[in-house]
Amino acid sequence: MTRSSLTTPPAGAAVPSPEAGGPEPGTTLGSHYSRCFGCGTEHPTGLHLAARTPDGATVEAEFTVGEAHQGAPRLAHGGVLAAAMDEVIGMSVYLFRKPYVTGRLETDYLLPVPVGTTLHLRAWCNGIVGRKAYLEAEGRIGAPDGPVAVRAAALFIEVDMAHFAEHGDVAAIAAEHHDYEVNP
Ligand SMILES: CCCCCCCC/C=C\CCCCCCCC(=O)SCCNC(=O)CCNC(=O)[C@H](O)C(C)(C)COP(=O)(O)OP(=O)(O)OC[C@H]1O[C@@H](n2cnc3c(N)ncnc32)[C@H](O)[C@@H]1OP(=O)(O)O
Repeated sequence: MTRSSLTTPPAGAAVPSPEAGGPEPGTTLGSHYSRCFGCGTEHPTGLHLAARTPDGATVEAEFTVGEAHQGAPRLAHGGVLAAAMDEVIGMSVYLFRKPYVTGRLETDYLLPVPVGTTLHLRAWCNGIVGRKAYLEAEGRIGAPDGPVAVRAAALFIEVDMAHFAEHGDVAAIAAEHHDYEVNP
């Protein structure tokens, strides 16, 4: 895909292997927040991505484009497709058990995606250097080996949980992440 040097890992960047104690191959990954637009089960018009990891290092999920996701009539909105890529990439880096946020997201749109299409999403990590993780994803139409409609490359930056507490809603975090100490 067309991408910038900012999302390309430098030569020699370490590609992480599955975490010891991380999710077993085949594990379904839960939502990180019930009201998340990408994965929240309680979001009325969200993407409802339910991801799994086939190998402990990459993530797969399906997204069926609905009425709420249109840009042109009966076609998916490009920003919604970018959100799907952002989410599946975010899930793949969360496999490494540290919180990350999107720093940069690049997207190539190769095919129009009609409402009703199921996109088969896959995300993986190409390397981590310090706090910077270099990731990629693709979305294929109709099947895991279907035609590629969307490709993305991203730079995610490691943060700590204080990032979410400081800038977001600490009570909501505590309500859903019981292992999170509000006042450590
Ligand atoms: C119930 C609650 C649950 C809570 C959550 C639980 C954990 C869940 C975890 C995971 C879920 C997965 C699903 C998530 C959903 C998808 C992810 C999203 O959509 S996230 C939202 C969008 N993104 C932001 O809102 C970031 C906004 N930006 C920032 O906050 C800052 O800019 C931040 C943290 C990214 C960096 O700020 P600095 O001050 O910490 O660090 P600096 O020094 O600026 O950057 C560090 C390095 O990164 C590079 N960098 C940063 N941004 C860059 C960019 N845009 N392009 C290129 N390089 C960049 C810098 O050049 C620097 O590099 P050098 O170390 O000097 O080599």
